[in-house]
Amino acid sequence: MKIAIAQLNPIIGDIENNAQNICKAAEIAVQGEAQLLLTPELSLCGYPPKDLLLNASFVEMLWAELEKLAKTIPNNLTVLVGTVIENPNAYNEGKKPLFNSIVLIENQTIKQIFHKRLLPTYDVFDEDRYFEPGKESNFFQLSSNIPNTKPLKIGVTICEDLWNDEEFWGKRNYENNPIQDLVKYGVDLVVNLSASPYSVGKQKIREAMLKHSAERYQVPIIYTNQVGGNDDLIFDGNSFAVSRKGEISLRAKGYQTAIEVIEYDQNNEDLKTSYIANSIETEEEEIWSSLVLGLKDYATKCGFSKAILGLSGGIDSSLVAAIAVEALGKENVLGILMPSPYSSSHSISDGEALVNNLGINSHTLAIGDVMKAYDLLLEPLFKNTEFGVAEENLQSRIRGNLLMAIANKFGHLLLSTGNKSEMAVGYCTLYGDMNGGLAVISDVPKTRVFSLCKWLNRHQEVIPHNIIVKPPSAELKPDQLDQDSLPAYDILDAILDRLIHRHQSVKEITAAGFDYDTICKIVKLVNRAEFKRKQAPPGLKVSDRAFGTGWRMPIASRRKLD
Ligand SMILES: Nc1ncnc2c1ncn2[C@@H]1O[C@H](COP(=O)(O)OP(=O)(O)OC[C@H]2O[C@@H]([n+]3cccc(C(=O)O)c3)[C@H](O)[C@@H]2O)[C@@H](O)[C@H]1O
Ligand SMILES: Nc1ncnc2c1ncn2[C@@H]1O[C@H](COP(=O)(O)OP(=O)(O)OP(=O)(O)O)[C@@H](O)[C@H]1O
Ligand SMILES: NC(=O)CC[C@H](N)C(=O)O
Repeated sequence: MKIAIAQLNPIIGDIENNAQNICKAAEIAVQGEAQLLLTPELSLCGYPPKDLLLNASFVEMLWAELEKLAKTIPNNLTVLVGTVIENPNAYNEGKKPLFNSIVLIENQTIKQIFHKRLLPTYDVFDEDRYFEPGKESNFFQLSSNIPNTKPLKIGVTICEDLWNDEEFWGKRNYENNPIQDLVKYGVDLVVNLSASPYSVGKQKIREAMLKHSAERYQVPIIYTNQVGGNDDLIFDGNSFAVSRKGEISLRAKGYQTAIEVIEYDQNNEDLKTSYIANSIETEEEEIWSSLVLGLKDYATKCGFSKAILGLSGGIDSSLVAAIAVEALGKENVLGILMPSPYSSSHSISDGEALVNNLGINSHTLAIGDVMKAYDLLLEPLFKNTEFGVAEENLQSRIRGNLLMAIANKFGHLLLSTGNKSEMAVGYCTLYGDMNGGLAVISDVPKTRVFSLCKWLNRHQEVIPHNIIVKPPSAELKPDQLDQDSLPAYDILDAILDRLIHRHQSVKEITAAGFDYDTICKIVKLVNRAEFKRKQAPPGLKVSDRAFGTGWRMPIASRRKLD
């Protein structure tokens, strides 16, 4: 029996468009002789729909579209569609109003509904806010069109439902374990319909986890993931299937829509090996592919075809420009060079070399005269004060203003270029270089910015060599270097990693051998910079803990060092 996997890229809320894409996938599935088509979690509305779900009319529209969609599915195909279902007992029993569900369409009718049981409510996930957990696991039977074969019993799970293999994790994440229940019913196959966002190394975890579960429960698993960028989240696709023996029997290409077909062999009671895309070898390639997809989808889903950014000749803006070229095409990226009297000569020549390498359009706007006009206007207020950070930051604010003016004039998307290390310690200017619609590398630490640029240059020079080897500088005053204000980036990033990703205390980081005073300085900077991060543009998430929807910190707080 052949089963098709549709790795779809829905637009959140664009129910009709998403339904059409499911319809197209159904046609392809039938051409591939599949009897069953799997689509991702919430494939009809896109994941995560967030507070759109609080509108009763949105939920009604979803149901109406689902009924319409059912009528268009060929009779010889069964389809699993992800959507939300109203909870009839919500009002009387004080329960959540909706279920996160999978609907089974067969013979053009809605035959069966499965509810998600394990609702992730951590990091970027907020499913408890909307959904009631399903009480039980369930399966459906699918008759094969091959004569003399018994129908297949297929267990249905939704994303997080399979993230509770306590043997794999070394602990129980939830009380229930849906796959265990399904195996008790004697299912032949488990399908998992997911919307699992990317973070570095996550595909390795998904594959290891499901290989473990398949072997442990002696049941093959087909995992179908959403693909595409939705605001800060990037869904990498990478759908795959694991045989009963715990071997990969299919892997779709990541970072693009795909429809793949896999066969369940009823004699062997296992999946046959099908197309297996190579898994990406380096973390740099993974992160690069994710950022390109994230930027491309953010721009196109928000209606932008062109992007603009300030080019300083530094490594951050250079990397963002290269990502933008890959995502939108070189003709759609505009770089603005804005030298000030403090800019070094190499910042201009390096910026120009980058423009040449990338083949993008650029303009130079020298900001010296504007700086003088600001100084003159502020003179009555600033007289008898020392020249300081406020004056330095004016350059950044002038640049931010000019960039936003051009973006506004021509309908471009302004890309901000701050990296995660800067965002962590507040080494960036509000309403200055933080201006922008999308923060492309705000979840990429500075040390990773360097390794990404080196990786990008592996075949030919994309980022001019000098940009990679020169010491980073904000160039807001003469001879300024980042390292005058911050610890060396390898130390800063190592401490930030422990603090942010591993939730370590000052004591623990000190015990790991880092300098106590440096750690305390960094912790204080991170805490103080919360007000900046709250006002930063949405940033593409590539780590397991980004300064985005999953980062919820108080601003006006007074936390003691631990
Ligand atoms: N809790 C809070 N809630 C709301 N607002 C708060 C606040 N605390 C301070 N503020 C406000 O924010 C101001 C401080 O923030 P802000 O004005 O951004 O500026 P600030 O953090 O003082 O300075 C920016 C720093 O970033 C560095 N830097 C590095 C790399 C590039 C760039 C660049 O611009 O290209 C800059 C620059 O050298 C300087 O050290 C305060 O003066 C106050 O007005
Ligand atoms: N001279 C400039 N011309 C155009 N844009 C600039 C200029 N200086 C700064 N910017 C903008 O402000 C951002 C922040 O500047 P900053 O110097 O921190 O970063 P960078 O130059 O990209 O990288 P690095 O931190 O390695 O210097 C830049 O990425 C760029 O978008
Ligand atoms: N949509 C979900 O249930 C996602 C949760 C899951 N653990 C993941 O990130 O893959």
